[in-house]
Amino acid sequence: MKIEAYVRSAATLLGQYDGAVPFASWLKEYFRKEKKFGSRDRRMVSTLCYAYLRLGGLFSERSAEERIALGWLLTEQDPASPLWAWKPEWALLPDRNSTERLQAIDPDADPLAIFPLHRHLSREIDSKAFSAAHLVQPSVFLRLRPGQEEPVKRKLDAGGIPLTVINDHCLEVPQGSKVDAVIELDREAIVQDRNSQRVPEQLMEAVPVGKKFTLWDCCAASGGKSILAWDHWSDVQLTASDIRETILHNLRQRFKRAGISNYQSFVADVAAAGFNSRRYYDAVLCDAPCSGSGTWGRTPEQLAFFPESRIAHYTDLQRRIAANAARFLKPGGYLLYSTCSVFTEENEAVVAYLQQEGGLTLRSMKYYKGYDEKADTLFAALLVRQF
Ligand SMILES: C[S@@+](CC[C@H](N)C(=O)[O-])C[C@H]1O[C@@H](n2cnc3c(N)ncnc32)[C@H](O)[C@@H]1O
Repeated sequence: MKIEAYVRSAATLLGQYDGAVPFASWLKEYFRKEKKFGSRDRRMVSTLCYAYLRLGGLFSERSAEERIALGWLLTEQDPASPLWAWKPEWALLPDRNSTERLQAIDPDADPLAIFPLHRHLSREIDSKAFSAAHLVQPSVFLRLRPGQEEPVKRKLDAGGIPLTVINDHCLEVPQGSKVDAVIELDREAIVQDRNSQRVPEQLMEAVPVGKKFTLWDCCAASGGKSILAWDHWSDVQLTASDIRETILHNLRQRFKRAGISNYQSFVADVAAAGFNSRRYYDAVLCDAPCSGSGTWGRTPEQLAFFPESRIAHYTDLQRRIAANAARFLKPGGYLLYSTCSVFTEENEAVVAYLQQEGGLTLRSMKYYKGYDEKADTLFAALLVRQF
């Protein structure tokens, strides 16, 4: 197919997408049904669709085909891409970064347009840099489990997977790397964003390694943060819960692969009015359901499709879950409240609520900023129950 035909196919396909399901699964299903696309066609059309989606609200007055071409220009990292031959007028641009390219093609364009909900951003976030970062695909990060640091690096090297060492426990590998072909995921390393690996830091500073303590991960999902806690505090007595049985099933399988057997787990709606955990804990990790707005670089369709009205839904849910969970802290116990959101309403405002209504005192709070690091931007706050 010619480039023009790829652009037309991408425009047709994007015109049918309504944001109801994640774009990645929608696209997979589309290609499954539309047999005419070979593997090279699928790759090209997918690249063009993502280039378009990364624009968010930028150039919204232009046609879909123009936006696809502009999106491709702003996101293309490969100097050998067919883009440069297709659009010779852009031939001077491959050496420049996305923001410089935007400036070169349209000096009046405002990168804030990429992130239409920027009015909700916390004041801690550099809104222009954060918005512009959506033009760059985030990386994949691995957390190396204790004792596996050197073996994993050796295996990745032997498997020809290029890696960047971020720190003793964290590696960056290119998107699409087949790491599971050379290492045992969950046993040797966990796929986990580099900032996600940092979210428990404030609790790690408060609770020394070697201290026996009880920790309840009340929104555990498949247990990414629980495994991290287990690796850091060898004496932790871990309890994990989630509202979804299916995801707890994944957690149990993952814990098995990770070699974790001594823990408790249960299904619970922690937001429910009559919720009772029947136990009190030294620490609670509340990694609450949220808009995910700090991770939309990985799901850029959300830039255009996430409904603004949904922020209030999450704020309400977060308040109820965190306040309910905090009721089961022992006096002096810690609540680590975290989200993958960059919105004030889901972060600072929930923390203020927990201080006013939840009998908690704020010890520290922080954004873990990923927009200059091809990583997610996340939030965590450490609160203490006084009595
Ligand atoms: C952000 S995810 C947690 C991610 C996990 N901590 C990790 O590191 O992989 C939030 C989880 O909260 C769960 N959840 C949503 N509403 C809940 C509720 N009312 N009670 C308990 N869990 C809930 C969701 O099912 C989801 O798995």
